[in-house]
Amino acid sequence: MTPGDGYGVVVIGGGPAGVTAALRARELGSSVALVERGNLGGTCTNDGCVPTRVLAHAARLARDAEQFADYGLIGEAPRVDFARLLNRTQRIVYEVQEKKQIKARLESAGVRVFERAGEARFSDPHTLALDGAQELRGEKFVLCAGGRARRIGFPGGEHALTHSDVWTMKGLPSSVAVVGAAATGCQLASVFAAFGARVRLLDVAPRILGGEDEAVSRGVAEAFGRRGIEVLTGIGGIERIEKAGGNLRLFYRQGDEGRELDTEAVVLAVGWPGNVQALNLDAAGVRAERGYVPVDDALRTSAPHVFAAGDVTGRMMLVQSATYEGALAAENAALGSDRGYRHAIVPHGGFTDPEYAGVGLTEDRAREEFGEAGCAVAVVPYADLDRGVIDGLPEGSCKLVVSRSTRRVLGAHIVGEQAVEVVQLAAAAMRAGMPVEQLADLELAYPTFTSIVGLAARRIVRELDHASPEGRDFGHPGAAEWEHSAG
Ligand SMILES: Cc1cc2nc3c(=O)[nH]c(=O)nc-3n(C[C@H](O)[C@H](O)[C@H](O)COP(=O)(O)OP(=O)(O)OC[C@H]3O[C@@H](n4cnc5c(N)ncnc54)[C@H](O)[C@@H]3O)c2cc1C
Ligand SMILES: NC(=O)c1ccc[n+]([C@@H]2O[C@H](COP(=O)([O-])OP(=O)(O)OC[C@H]3O[C@@H](n4cnc5c(N)ncnc54)[C@H](O)[C@@H]3O)[C@@H](O)[C@H]2O)c1
Repeated sequence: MTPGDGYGVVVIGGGPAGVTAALRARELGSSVALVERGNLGGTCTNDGCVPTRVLAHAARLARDAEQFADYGLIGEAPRVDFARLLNRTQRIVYEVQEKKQIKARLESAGVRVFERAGEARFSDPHTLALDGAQELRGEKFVLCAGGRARRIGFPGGEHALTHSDVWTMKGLPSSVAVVGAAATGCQLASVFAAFGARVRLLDVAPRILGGEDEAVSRGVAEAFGRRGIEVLTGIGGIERIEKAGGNLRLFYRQGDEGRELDTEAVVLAVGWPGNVQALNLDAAGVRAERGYVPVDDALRTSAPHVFAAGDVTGRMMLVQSATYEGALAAENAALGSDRGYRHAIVPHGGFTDPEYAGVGLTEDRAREEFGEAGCAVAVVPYADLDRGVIDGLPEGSCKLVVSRSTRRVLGAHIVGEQAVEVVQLAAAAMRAGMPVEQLADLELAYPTFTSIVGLAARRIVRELDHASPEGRDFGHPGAAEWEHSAG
C-alpha cells in the first residue's frame, strides 16, 4: 500500500469500541473510515445494555409497587402490558440514538462513515470489500466487530429464541426456560419472573454467575428462589426441544437421568462468540482462535497492521472495557506505538433483582494468589444498613477482600439494592491504591446503600488491628458502629 492510497485507519464496527476507536484515531490526526454493517450503536445501544436495562427498570417499578400498601400508598398493583413495554423499549433505544447522534458526531470529527454497509470482509491485507462491490483501502485496521448470541445445535433448536428475539415478542409468555445462567440469562430470568412468568433457569455449570464470587452466585440464586425462579444448575446439557400442544417440551440431562419440562418459550443465553467469520480474516493474515481474535496487550492481532478491540477479542466483554480498548487500539494504530494494558479493575454487574456486582479478585482467586492467610475478608449484610430497613430492601451483602500485607482492597462483591452503583466506590479505592484504613475513614453519606463499603472496610481494619502484634484492642468488631443489626 502506498501513502495517500486509502485511509490511515479503517475501523470495522460501529459499537462502543469502534466509535471510540474512530474518534480517537481522528483526534490523533489519522484519516479515518468506519464501516458498520447495520445501525450505529452496536449491541450496546440496539440489542443489549440499553433495551435490557429498560426491561430491568420496568421490573423494578413493578417490584416497588409491591410496597405500596406498606408505605400507605393506595392503588392497584400494576400488571404488565408486555407489548407496550416493548414499544417503550424501542422508543428508548431511539431516544438514546437521538441523544448520541453518533453519525453526526463522527462526521463532524472528520470520520468517513459507511453505515448499513453490509458485512465488511477482507479481500487482501489492506482492502475491505463492502456490499455493493465497494472497496475500502486502509493502512491500519481496528476490528471492533463485537459478538453475537451463540446457538447450540440440538434437534428442535429452531424453536429456541435468543435475547434478540425478546424485543419482538407478541406478549409475555406464561412460562420461560432460560438456558445459560450468566449475565444475560440471569437478567432475562429476573425480568420475566418480575412480570409474572414462570421461569426455569438452567446451566451446565455447577452455579449461576460462575465467573462471579461464590457469595454472589449463592446470594442471587437464593434470592431467585425466593422469587419463584427454579434454578437448575449442573445439568448435563440440552437434548432436544419438541412441540407439545401449544407449548414446547425441553428435554435435558441431569446426571444419568433424562428430564423434561414444558414451557411456552425457551431462550438461549449460552455464550457470546466474536463476529469473526464474515471478516474473511485469512485474507488479512489475521488469526482467529475459538471464535475470537486474539490480541497482545497492545491489542495487536497476528497481523502487525491490524488491531482489535472490544467483544471480538473475547477479553472483557463490557462497554467500559470496549471503549477503553477502542481508544488504546486507535492510539497504537495511529501513532505506531506499543502501549499495553491489562484489565484489572473493572467494576461490573447485572441489573437483576436483587442486583449483583463485582470488581477485582474473587475471594477464591485472592486466596490462591495471596495465600489462605494473606487475605482479610468481611461480609456485611444489607440488613445492617439503616437504609435497607427504611426502603424495605434488606436483602443482600457486601464482601470486601483485602490484602493483609499491603492493606489494599483486592476485590469487592455485592448482592443487593444498587449493587452496580455501590461497587464503584470500591473500584475507585482500588484504583487509587487506597489502604483499607482510608476507605474505612471516609465519612460516607447516611443513610445510603454505598455506606456498606465503609462498614465492611471498618470491620476489616478492626480485624487487622486485632491481629497485629502492636494492635490495640478495640473490643468486639463492629461494637462502635452506628449502623448494625442485632440479628
Ligand atoms: C443482553 C446484553 C446485555 C448487556 N448489558 C451490558 C451492560 O449492562 N453493561 C455492559 O457494560 N455491557 C453489557 N453488555 C455487553 C456489551 O453490549 C458489549 O460488551 C459491548 O456492546 C461491546 O462493544 P463492541 O463495540 O465491542 O461490540 P458491539 O457493540 O457488538 O458492536 C459491534 C458492531 O460491529 C458490527 N459488525 C460486526 N461485523 C461486522 C462486519 N463484518 N462489517 C461491518 N460491521 C460489522 C455490528 O453490527 C455491531 O454494530 C450486554 C450484552 C448483552 C448481549
Ligand atoms: N450487565 C452486564 O454487564 C452484561 C449483561 C449481559 C451480558 N454481558 C456480557 O456479555 C458477555 C456474554 O454473556 P452471556 O451471559 O451471554 O454469556 P457467557 O458466555 O458469559 O455465559 C454463558 C452461560 O451459558 C452456560 N452454558 C453454555 N453452554 C450451555 C449449555 N449447552 N446448556 C446450558 N448452559 C450452557 C455457561 O455455563 C455460562 O454460564 C459476557 O462477557 C458478559 O459480561 C454483560
